[in-house]
Amino acid sequence: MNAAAQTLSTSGQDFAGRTAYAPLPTATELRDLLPVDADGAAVVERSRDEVRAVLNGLDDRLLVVVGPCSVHDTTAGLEYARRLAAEASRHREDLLVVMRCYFEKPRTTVGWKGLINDPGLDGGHDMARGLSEARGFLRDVTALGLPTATEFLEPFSAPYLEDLVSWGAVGARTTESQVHRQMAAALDLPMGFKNATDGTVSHAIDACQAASAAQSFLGTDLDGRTSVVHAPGNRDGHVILRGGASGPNHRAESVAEVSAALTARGGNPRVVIDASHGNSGKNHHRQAEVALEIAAQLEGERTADAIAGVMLESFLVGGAQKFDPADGPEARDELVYGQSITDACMEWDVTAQVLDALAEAVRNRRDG
Ligand SMILES: O=C[C@H](O)[C@H](O)COP(=O)(O)O
Ligand SMILES: C=C(OP(=O)(O)O)C(=O)O
Repeated sequence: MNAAAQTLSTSGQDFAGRTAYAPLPTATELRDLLPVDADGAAVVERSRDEVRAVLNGLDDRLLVVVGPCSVHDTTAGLEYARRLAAEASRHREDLLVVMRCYFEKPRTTVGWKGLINDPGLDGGHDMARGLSEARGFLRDVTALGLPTATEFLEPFSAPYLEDLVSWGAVGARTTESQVHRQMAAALDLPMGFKNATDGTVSHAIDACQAASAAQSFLGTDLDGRTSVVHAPGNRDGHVILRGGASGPNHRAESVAEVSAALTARGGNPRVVIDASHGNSGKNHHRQAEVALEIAAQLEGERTADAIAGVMLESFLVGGAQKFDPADGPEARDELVYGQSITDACMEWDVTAQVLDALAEAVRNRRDG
C-alpha cells in the first residue's frame, strides 16, 4: 500500500480493497471559492472569439501559444506571465499571444504528473490544493489581460478550470481517445488536437471530426454527480503538428500535405505548429531554430496561409532540470527558480527574440 493510501485508510476515509478514495470539493464549490469576475469573464470570452477568428482566417494575426512546459511554481509562473503580458501587448497588432498554463502532464511511463496531481512536489498528491492553485493561477494570469491555454488531460479536472481557459489542447498521447474527443465536444472553446507521438496525423484529423459532432456520454456535472452528458459538439477543433518518432512535421511539405487532407475531410485546413516536442527533439536551442523556420514559412507563398498558430515552450531560465518527487525534499528545495522540471524550454530573452521574428513575419505575410 502506498503512503497516500495508508494515510487514507488510517484516517478513516472510504477505502475499498486495494484502492483508497479521498473526496474532493466539487467544481461548483471551487468556482464559488475562486469566482471569475466580470473583467476576467470578458477577457476569456473576447479571447475565445479572437482565437476562433484567427483559426478561421478572419483575423490575419498569428496565434502564439507560449509558456512553460508545466507550471510547478506559481510565483515563477506569474513572473513569467507579467513579462509575457507586456510582450503580448507590444505585439497585439500581429500576434495573438495566449499563455501556456499546463497543470497536467501526460507521461510516457511515469513521473511527476503536474501541479494538479502533486502541487507539493512531494508525492503527497494533495489534489484539492492542486486544483485550487491551478484555478487561482488561471485567475491571476487572466487578471493581467492575458488569455490562457491548457491541456485537458483528466476529463474530471476540466469543470474546475475551463471557464478560465481560452484555448485548449488534447495531447499526442490522448488524441485517439474517445473520452477526450467527447470532452472536447462539450467544451465551448477552441480545441487543438496533436498528432500522435509516432508522427501519425490522421488520428488528429479524426479527432476534429469526432469532436465536432454532438455526442452523449457518461460524465459528471459541476456538482460531481455522475451524469449523462449531452454535448453540442465543438466546431473549433484543429490540428497541431508536433512532429514525432517519424521526424519533424513543421516544414512546408508536411503542412501542405496535412492541410490538403483536412480540406478533403471538410476540416479546418489551417493548423497550429508546435516548435517543441517531436519538431525540435525536445532540444530548446533547436526549438528556437524551428520557430524561426516557421517564421520564414509565414513569409513564403506555399503554406503561409495554412499556418494559424505556433506553440512554444518557454520559461524564465532555459533548458530543464531533472526532478523526481521520490528524491525527497532536498531535491525540491534545490530546484532552480524559473526553470522547467519537465521538457526543456527556451529562456526568456530568446523567447522575446522569437516573438519579434514571428511578428515581423506576420507583417510580411500581410503585406504579401
Ligand atoms: O510536454 C511534455 C512531455 O513531453 C510529456 O509529458 C512526456 O514526457 P515524458 O516522456 O518525460 O514522460
Ligand atoms: C505534453 C505535451 O505535448 P505532446 O502531447 O505533444 O507530447 C505538451 O504540449 O505539454
